[in-house]
Amino acid sequence: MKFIPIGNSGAQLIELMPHGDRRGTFTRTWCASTFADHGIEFTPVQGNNSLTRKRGTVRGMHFQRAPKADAKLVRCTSGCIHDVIVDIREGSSTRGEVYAYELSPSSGRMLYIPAGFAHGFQTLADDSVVEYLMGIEYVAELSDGFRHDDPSFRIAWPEAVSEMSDKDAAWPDFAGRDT
Ligand SMILES: Cc1cn([C@H]2C[C@H](O)[C@@H](COP(=O)(O)OP(=O)(O)O[C@H]3O[C@H](C)C(=O)[C@H](O)[C@H]3O)O2)c(=O)[nH]c1=O
Repeated sequence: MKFIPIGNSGAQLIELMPHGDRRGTFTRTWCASTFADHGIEFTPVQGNNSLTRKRGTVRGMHFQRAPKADAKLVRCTSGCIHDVIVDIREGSSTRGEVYAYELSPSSGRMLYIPAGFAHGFQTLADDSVVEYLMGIEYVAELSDGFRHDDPSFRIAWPEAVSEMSDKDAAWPDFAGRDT
């Protein structure tokens, strides 16, 4: 794996390094010691898989409020997504910064998202699958979010939104909220 820090945000792009032979490939997608060697203290406690049927769907933006802010390692294993993270940590030098990357099996990369970021994505292909490892368990009561078009962040989405949950369409403006 090759680690590419994203500025001084603490987020990192991780390029996978498949070992190929005539049978196909073998790729390591997680390694505690290698991650620690690159400054990432992350202990997965939950794994998630999401299948999104329709191209153009947006899931997010989501985060868990303290004390259960969630770090996650995100990988697209089928189709393609435009993955977006926003630093919403109080006092962070990159608070309010938006970072976006295309993730897909062919891009060969995944994204490490530190606790204190909001995360969302738009699918760029039908039947896109996203696998995540979470550094903290899901706590519904602390699950929070903001709209994809929240005026505080002006996130640029590559396509018109084709689908989103009612919950994601209804988040209040982020500005002025206690998160
Ligand atoms: C996140 C989560 C959800 N759920 C249940 C709650 C709902 O009954 C159902 C769907 O949840 P939701 O609509 O929040 O799923 P997404 O919209 O894909 O949410 C995810 O999308 C963005 C992009 C993320 O980064 C988070 O991983 C996560 O918030 O799964 C669970 O049981 N465990 C979980 O960890």
